[in-house]
Amino acid sequence: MSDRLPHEKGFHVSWDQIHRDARALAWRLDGKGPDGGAWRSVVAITRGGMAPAMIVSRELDIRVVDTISVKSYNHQDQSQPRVIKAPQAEIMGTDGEGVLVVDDLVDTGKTLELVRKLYPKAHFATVYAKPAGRAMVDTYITEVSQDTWIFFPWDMALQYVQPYRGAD
Ligand SMILES: O=P(O)(O)OC[C@H]1O[C@H](OP(=O)(O)OP(=O)(O)O)[C@H](O)[C@@H]1O
Ligand SMILES: Nc1nc2[nH]cnc2c(=O)[nH]1
Ligand SMILES: [Mg+2]
Repeated sequence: MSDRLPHEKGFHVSWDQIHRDARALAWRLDGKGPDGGAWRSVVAITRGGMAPAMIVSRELDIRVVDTISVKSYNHQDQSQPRVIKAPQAEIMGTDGEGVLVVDDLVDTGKTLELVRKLYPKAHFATVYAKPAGRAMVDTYITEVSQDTWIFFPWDMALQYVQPYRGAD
């Protein structure tokens, strides 16, 4: 079970919004690679990092893209994160230098902490950040409060809603 604050608020992100925010992230990272140059590759933390990583790699014209799979949440319940699929060793090098690691969000920071330990010189970027994990991320776009749960478009569907003054 989760030992974190309950999530009192919901922040619902549409496809349009995540596209705009991931583009903003790409623009912020442009030319910020090693020695003020280009990034060597993008690594998405699956699964949530895949859509943002695709948008970032498209904007920055980076063709070398890999994934690292870290599992820690089952719905809103958190457990110890563990790596269940590593990226290619030759992409990461010894310490991840020049690699842009992208995730959708940082919450407690435990996922990024684990990946940072493995690749200390990589650059860590997320679209959204909560205060508890902010120190683990190098670049992010939007901050939300710790008691907010972020709902992504890939976890949602359009549904009929009863009118406020419904006919009984
Ligand atoms: O900062 P933390 O508290 O570690 O949480 C952040 C991580 O949690 C979510 O992934 P999740 O483990 O739910 O897997 P998913 O990306 O496959 O949905 C999210 O996509 C981040 O990767
Ligand atoms: N979708 C989603 N996954 C998370 N994993 C950790 N925090 C969150 C969150 O706020 N939203
Ligand atoms: Mg994730």
